[in-house]
Amino acid sequence: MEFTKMHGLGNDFVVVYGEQELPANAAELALQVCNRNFGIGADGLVYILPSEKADFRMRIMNSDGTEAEQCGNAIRCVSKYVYDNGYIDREEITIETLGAGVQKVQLTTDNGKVAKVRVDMGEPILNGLQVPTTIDAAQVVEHPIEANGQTFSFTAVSMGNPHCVIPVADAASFDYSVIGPLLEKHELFPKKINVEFVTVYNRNHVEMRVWERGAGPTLACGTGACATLVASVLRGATDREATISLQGGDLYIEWNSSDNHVYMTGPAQEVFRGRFE
Ligand SMILES: N[C@@H](CCC[C@H](N)C(=O)O)C(=O)O
Repeated sequence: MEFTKMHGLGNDFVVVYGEQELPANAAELALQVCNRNFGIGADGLVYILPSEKADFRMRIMNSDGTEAEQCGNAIRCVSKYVYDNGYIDREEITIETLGAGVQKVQLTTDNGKVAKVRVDMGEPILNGLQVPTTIDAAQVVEHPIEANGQTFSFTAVSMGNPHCVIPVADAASFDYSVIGPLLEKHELFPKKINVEFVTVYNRNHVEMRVWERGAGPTLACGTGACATLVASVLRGATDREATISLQGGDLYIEWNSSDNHVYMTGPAQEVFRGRFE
């Protein structure tokens, strides 16, 4: 298998191009290639496939072999891959995702290579049952949740994949190694959940750390950053545009009041290429 190793702010992926469909053994392959000791090492395995509705289609497997509906950092990597390798020569492209429909991408190039990617991540889903949570409400904002003897308050947002955003006193130093996996598998979340721990610095700047469903701690999460901005707006804590600072760097997120879409802007990087046998 020919692959390209890429990352978006340190959220890293093994990217595969050229297949017609997701292979039947994709789950097993993801477990093998994502393993940081016995494989290539990555947070996810990403396939760039042909699409009938868009320029390309993306499928992503988490490092535990489960499939995710969407991935913000991977969609930026896919965009850079197809442009830099000459598979498309437009700076506006479309990518079909499993859980968030067709997304529009705007590329900014420098010397013929993609330097920055802005993605229309679509409308956030706020209905409790649709996120999904077990809570039947139009929105789940600042809802109590207990784990490991502690009570937190979470806001639920789906960006095609489910997120639970939790304010903490200091996200940058917060130890989520125990609480993260407990919340990921909490009974309130029937499809498990990605968990973001956030601290609002001011109305346009939020610090975020993430425990990802199916991948554990990662250096960044694009959909998590989008969910964080939406949750922070719903709580009245930020404006509709903010820089979300992650362990691996910053993403700029906007929740547009006219079309209700969330826009994510950030970088993507190729690291190396190889063959996995
Ligand atoms: N890191 C991603 C999200 C990847 C999928 C996630 N672990 C899930 O299972 O939903 C991002 O950048 O959005």
